[in-house]
Amino acid sequence: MKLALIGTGKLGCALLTGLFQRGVLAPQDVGLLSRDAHKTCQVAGRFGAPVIGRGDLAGAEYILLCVQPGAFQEVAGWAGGHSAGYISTLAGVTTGTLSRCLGSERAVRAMPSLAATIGRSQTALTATPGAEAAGDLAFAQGLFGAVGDTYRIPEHLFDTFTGMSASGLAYAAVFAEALADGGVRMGLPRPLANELAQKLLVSGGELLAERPHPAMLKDEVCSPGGTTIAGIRALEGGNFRRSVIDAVEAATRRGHELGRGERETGDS
Ligand SMILES: NC(=O)C1=CN([C@@H]2O[C@H](COP(=O)(O)OP(=O)(O)OC[C@H]3O[C@@H](n4cnc5c(N)ncnc54)[C@H](OP(=O)(O)O)[C@@H]3O)[C@@H](O)[C@H]2O)C=CC1
Ligand SMILES: O=C(O)[C@@H]1CCC=N1
Repeated sequence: MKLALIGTGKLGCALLTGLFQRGVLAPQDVGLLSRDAHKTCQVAGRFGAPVIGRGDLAGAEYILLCVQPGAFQEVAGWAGGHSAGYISTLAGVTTGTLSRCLGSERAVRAMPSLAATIGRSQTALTATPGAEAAGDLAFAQGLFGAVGDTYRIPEHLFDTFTGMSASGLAYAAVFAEALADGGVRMGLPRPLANELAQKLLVSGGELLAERPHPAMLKDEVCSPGGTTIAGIRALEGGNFRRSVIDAVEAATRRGHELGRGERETGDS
């Protein structure tokens, strides 16, 4: 077995979708292991990949962890100690913690996003020296590179990458929802408002890609004395940019907390 996937939730399934669509791995190369047997079987049926047991981990070349950070200690207790290379997608959990708790010198830390499902993830990567020497970082670059862009990031910036990029998809969704709400408030039918908001984010992203700084697009759209600058002024009044900056900071700090083993309920 090339890869054992532990955790077949939202991210695990997004990765399977992207990887199988691009043919980097075939379903028979991947074994699926999760907590709820019924749910795991459903995922196995959907992708055509086999369900495996804990005993099968000994035969895996790589073990990819996609469980919640709060489950890590328990999972490490039975998934650690194998000869496989370990790859973790867990928010906050450092390579040092991975290596220590899994009892392995081969630990890659990855931070992809749900955009893996459409081949557009931005994935941060870092690794222990042992993983790098064993070729595990190169393997991870190939794996995540097949479902988007990869970035080698120093570990001290990993939580920031998480709070901006992986979490950022949700901020974009909140913006789209709020924009559509604005359209509805001013009289647009909901389906049309939702469609406009979604397509606007796509076209906005493409236009931003053609410019070195986002402010250029903003300036081009803002006609002097026109409608857009009136809208921008209202955003400033609501501290929009400060709120977005604070969101990245809060998410980054939360990553630090999760790495220290604090609970996912928000308790500290
Ligand atoms: N969602 C996202 O956008 C991103 C998430 N991540 C990281 O990916 C990880 C998973 O997130 P996500 O997919 O959203 O979470 P989900 O809750 O959707 O999935 C978690 C999976 O882990 C399984 N699981 C939980 N506990 C255990 C256990 N003790 N033994 C075996 N399997 C277990 C769950 O099984 P069951 O359903 O049966 O409980 C489920 O299949 C997290 O660590 C997160 O930080 C990283 C980047 C992006
Ligand atoms: O919200 C979270 O903790 C995970 C990590 C990044 C995206 N989702």
